[in-house]
Amino acid sequence: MKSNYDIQEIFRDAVSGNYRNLVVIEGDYREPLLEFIHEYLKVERNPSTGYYFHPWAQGSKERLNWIRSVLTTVTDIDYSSSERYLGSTFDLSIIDAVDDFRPSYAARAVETVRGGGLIILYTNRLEEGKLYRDTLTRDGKVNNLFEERFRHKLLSHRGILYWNDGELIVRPYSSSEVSKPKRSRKGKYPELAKLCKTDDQVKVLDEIDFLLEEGKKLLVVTAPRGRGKSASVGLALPLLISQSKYPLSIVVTSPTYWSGAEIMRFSEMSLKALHKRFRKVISRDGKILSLEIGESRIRWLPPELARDQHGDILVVDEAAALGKEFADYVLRRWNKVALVTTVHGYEGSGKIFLKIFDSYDGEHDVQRLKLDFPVRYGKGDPVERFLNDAFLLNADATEGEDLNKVAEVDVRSLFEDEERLASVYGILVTAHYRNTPDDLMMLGDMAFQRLFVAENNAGVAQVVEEGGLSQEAIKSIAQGEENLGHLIPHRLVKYWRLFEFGELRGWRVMRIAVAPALQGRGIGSKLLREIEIKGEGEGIDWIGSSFLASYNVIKFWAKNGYIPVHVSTKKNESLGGYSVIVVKPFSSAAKEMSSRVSLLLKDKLLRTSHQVYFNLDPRILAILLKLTPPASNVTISDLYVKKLRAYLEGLLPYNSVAEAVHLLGEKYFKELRFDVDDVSLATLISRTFQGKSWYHAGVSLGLTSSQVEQRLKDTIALILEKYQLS
Ligand SMILES: CC(=O)SCCNC(=O)CCNC(=O)[C@H](O)C(C)(C)COP(=O)(O)OP(=O)(O)OC[C@H]1O[C@@H](n2cnc3c(N)ncnc32)[C@H](O)[C@@H]1OP(=O)(O)O
Ligand SMILES: Nc1ncnc2c1ncn2[C@@H]1O[C@H](COP(=O)(O)OP(=O)(O)OP(=O)(O)O)[C@@H](O)[C@H]1O
Repeated sequence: MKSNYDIQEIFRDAVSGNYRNLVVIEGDYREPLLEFIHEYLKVERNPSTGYYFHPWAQGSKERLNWIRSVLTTVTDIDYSSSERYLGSTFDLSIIDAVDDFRPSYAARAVETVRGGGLIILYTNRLEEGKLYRDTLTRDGKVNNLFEERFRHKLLSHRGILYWNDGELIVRPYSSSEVSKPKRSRKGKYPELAKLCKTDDQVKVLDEIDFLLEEGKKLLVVTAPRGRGKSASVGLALPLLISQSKYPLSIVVTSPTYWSGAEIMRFSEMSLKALHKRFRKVISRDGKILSLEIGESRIRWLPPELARDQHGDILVVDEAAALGKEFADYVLRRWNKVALVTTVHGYEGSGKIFLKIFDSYDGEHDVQRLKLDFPVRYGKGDPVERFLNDAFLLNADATEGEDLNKVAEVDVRSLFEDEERLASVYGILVTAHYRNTPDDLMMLGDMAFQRLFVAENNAGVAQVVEEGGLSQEAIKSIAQGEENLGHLIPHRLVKYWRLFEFGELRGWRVMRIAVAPALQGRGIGSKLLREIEIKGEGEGIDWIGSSFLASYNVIKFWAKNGYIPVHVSTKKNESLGGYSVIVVKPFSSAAKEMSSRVSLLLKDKLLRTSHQVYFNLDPRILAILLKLTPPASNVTISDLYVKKLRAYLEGLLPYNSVAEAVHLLGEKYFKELRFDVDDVSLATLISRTFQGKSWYHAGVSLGLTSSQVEQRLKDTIALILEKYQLS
């Protein structure tokens, strides 16, 4: 490998300056890959941990064997299990992107490397292999705008080593531009401060006792990725136990159990440093699930269980990933809560979440802690800078004035205007919790998408064409084949056996978002209107969307005349919700089919709310049931009416009349003769249809048990009165 640069010198400077080395190899990769590892090993003779990160693509195992010939201590991880390594720190990370470059996975692999460590991403060609991914390509058509931009960033950033077909391109960086993590504060707990890497972490130790103060307390800990949030909160939790007058039950939760593992691991370290006796329960793969200290306990539980537990303090790690509704729910149930979250990262942005908690005016007193200094590498690390720019992790919505106009925008011209791209993509980053670098790739590379932007970059919608499927394609879906590129037809053909729907042509609004400061002013609706006019003009049968159910978002689609046709039958645990599909039909065939399937959905929701949908927010169920079309009439016998009256007068308890309440509810939702507000209907749904206790019905609605029962009685009385049933 010939080069004009002294590669060892570059590596040495990074080691002394505690910043990361990123090498990207494109083209003929074997020789340079081994050579770069070799050069690095001359600088860092004994890297203790390296990992090889690869897709299950052909040949990746063989390539691993080459790497093992020069580097024996390498762990092999496939793309899909990468999540479990997010909290770890490695010396070396080698990313196989041959025929499969996925920005979100690559970002994960880069993040786990410490300052002075080496990251190598190698590929035959960045855009190779996308043709086989049906979310990105249609009929072999795909753009390469993301990769072209990525390459441009590789060339323009300092400190990145880009090997392109036999030539090394590097713009030098210097260790003098990086400041190393330092800890100068001893803080209130010097024996624990010693375990901290930065003063920011010591600050968390010093402030944690805020949670023990009298009353409802909310601690919000935020930072960009890799600032040691989880570790510092973990170190701090045992302090709460030592300072409390009573035994404490602390529950820790996080979207996946790997992301909570760091907190538990550091809590154990802290207990040891404090010389506390404790017992621990570990999982089969060695992660700590529970620490028992006398009568006190710190334990990790999955979000679904954690939120309804009885305990003193709830700690939510990666809280933004669980969404605002989860946070609202736990704040209604728990008096003492710590929300720990990433502001901008690869796993989704916490910006919108932060904005919400910056103006929090609930019952809890709030304390905010921000961690700024990275723990894995120095401040000024060129790789962090590069990734922020290449993946637009910090992009912000410009929030300019709304000019009342929506235009269809050509994606290529958007990618040629860096400032506009950042502000349009910034809308997605700030408005959606779960934006990841793959979304930027989707924006650039999906050749079959249409992009609509509200003028002045106030809102954006990505639309993809779906349907028009051949008989053969429909048959294969019916027999169980996935077809991610045609999501709405897929769901209606597979789950509702409505094969004819596959032939219709539609547009799916894949994403729609409005700059946070401008939401609720009609911009989203205007975007939809423009899309509908364009779509109808082009003769499509329907427009629809599939999204994670949230009350506000469903209301938005409802307001714009969309009807629900499908609700997933399993809650997506890591995203914390059910997905809903809504459509607006244009052609008569689409009108007939969507109304038929929507009626079936109503039936399913009514009959299975106690089993399939027992976990769905009852306000969402209420609104879905109201949006499906009216069905057959339901007769209620006079004896049932008498029973209901007796309940309202306090002569019979709820359990004695539950079947009559159920029938009355069924009558309401099937006939839909008049409107009743969502919260009133939600009391009926959560108690009578989902079978929740008064207590749990109350928690999900922010009411006390007796308020729920009173509201239910009022709802029954209102429905009886409207139907003139006496
Ligand atoms: C496929 C998908 O992408 S679905 C995901 C949708 N996107 C998101 O959740 C990102 C965050 N939210 C947003 O970007 C926007 O609020 C959107 C796109 C949902 C709606 O756009 P907006 O311009 O805010 O909506 P618009 O003003 O036209 O309509 C307001 C209605 O939407 C609903 N709504 C949903 N979210 C909001 C919100 N944050 N603020 C105000 N209204 C909201 C309300 O029902 C409201 O009607 P109401 O005022 O009568 O109660
Ligand atoms: N005080 C510390 N001593 C040793 N290692 C630490 C310390 N703090 C953090 N680390 C390590 O640094 C890495 C990042 O820490 P942590 O997971 O707490 O960061 P985070 O801010 O929660 O970031 P992420 O967004 O990656 O979850 C982890 O591998 C962790 O083990």
